[in-house]
Amino acid sequence: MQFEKTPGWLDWYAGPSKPRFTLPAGAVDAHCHVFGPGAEFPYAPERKYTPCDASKAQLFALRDHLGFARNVVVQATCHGADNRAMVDACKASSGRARGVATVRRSITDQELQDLHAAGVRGVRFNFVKRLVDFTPKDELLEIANRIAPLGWHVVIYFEAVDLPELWDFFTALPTTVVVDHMGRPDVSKPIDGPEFELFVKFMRENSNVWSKVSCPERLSVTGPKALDDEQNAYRDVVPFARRIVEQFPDRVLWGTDWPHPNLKDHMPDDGLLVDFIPHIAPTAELQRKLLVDNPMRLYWPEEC
Ligand SMILES: O=C(O)c1cc(C(=O)O)oc(=O)c1
Repeated sequence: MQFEKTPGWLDWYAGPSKPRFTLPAGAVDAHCHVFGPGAEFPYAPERKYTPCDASKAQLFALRDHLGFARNVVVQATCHGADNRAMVDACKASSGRARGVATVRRSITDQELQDLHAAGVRGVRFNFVKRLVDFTPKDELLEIANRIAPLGWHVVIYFEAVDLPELWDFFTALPTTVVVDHMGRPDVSKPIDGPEFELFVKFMRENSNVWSKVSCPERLSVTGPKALDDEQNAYRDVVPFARRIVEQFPDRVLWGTDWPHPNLKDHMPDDGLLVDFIPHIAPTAELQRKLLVDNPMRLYWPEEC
């Protein structure tokens, strides 16, 4: 099948730089996606955008170029609940990729077992209105209760302004809960203002809640962009991410978010995104927890 990209779509950055920051041995890129290729794994009819292709081979090449050992491939919304592209990437990775799926309540126990065998360890619930249509919360809770016995977790993606409304649902989830992209704070608001304080409280009061301190390129308002060898990119995001890393060092993950769906302004150089890490995790110990210990505990516990 032939697909036409959403108008204005930015393709991922070809030829990223080699990071100056040396990742610790065994580092995990704990948030990335594959897109299709559409001819092999068609995009879902209910999708809200049509991306460029971003294949597993291209993802694995980026992994090796940046110095990561492993990937966590998160089901992208353009594939809906058709997990074939993500599963194919996990299966082709020689055990170096795990996955996060999107499932409907109609999924059978056997299908869940098959996903587990392929390397899936979590499901993603998405509340970002521009990306998905609403799924009733009772359906999501039913899914959470079914995946809990498998030892899986729930990944949640939402906008900071929606946290108050979603709080009761999130705190009722029976599993580890991993927040995508720090709950998308508005970094032009004060770090000690009510909005970010609520997110910190969410993590402080719920020890099962983890956060990905990813996507500065999405959250930054003032930049500068991770392009042209910029070593101090996205400065306005640093205090927010650093606060989460320092306060909850055992419950944070980091990922490139490659191939960066829906960026409108620029496409970052992924090598420079890796160079962002020491700004938010300034010590070797924090870096090891963020990049190795924490993702290993969540995705490869049998090796810990
Ligand atoms: O902000 C986004 O547009 C976005 C989209 C998706 C997805 O479509 O799955 O995933 C992400 O991590 C971020």
